[in-house]
Amino acid sequence: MNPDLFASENEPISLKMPDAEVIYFPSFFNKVLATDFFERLSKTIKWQQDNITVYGKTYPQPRLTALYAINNNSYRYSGITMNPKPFTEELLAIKEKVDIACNVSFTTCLLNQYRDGQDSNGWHSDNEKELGTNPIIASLSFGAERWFHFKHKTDKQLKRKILLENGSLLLMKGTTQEFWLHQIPKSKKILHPRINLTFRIIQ
Ligand SMILES: O=C(O)CCC(=O)C(=O)O
Ligand SMILES: [Fe+2]
Repeated sequence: MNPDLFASENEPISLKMPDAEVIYFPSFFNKVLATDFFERLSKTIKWQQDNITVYGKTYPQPRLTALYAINNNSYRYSGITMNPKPFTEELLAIKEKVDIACNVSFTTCLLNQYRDGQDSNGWHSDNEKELGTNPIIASLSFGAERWFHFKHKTDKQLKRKILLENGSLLLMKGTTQEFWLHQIPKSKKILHPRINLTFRIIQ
């Protein structure tokens, strides 16, 4: 497949969502580059599986994670405190392009590896104190495509879903985290792994 044939697919798409600012770049990296990043990140990242505590119950997180940053600031969510490692060569290369596209300087990258469709990420918003108000979050996808669901916190009718493609960037900013939850649901059909990188600012 010639990735240049799909160059026009990189037009950003603004999702029509009240109380949110969400922009999707289908081909932020072309398929060849994205697949190469997937292979390299699988090997070079120090993946871990933590236990999380939600509503007083503790169980292994249904995915692998890792935290990397340009500073030493830790990130705390669902009862886990993660201490960052210094950025790898791949993460620095990706961050450079993401920083330019988003016009900010991200400090931190939280990574998720969904080994197959049995791995998931439950309903949440990225509203931890460390992120400040109206955080900007740049979320990159490599490997298997997965559905990403949004639901509004108060207007229960409001729902959106988007298929996150290999090499895509989903940008969430403004009041998105204040008004919406998101999740990666399980899926029996997905047999291959996906790596997700969420760049954040933690001062
Ligand atoms: O895997 C994804 O696309 C979403 C990850 C996510 O929501 C998070 O790490 O906060
Ligand atoms: Fe999230």
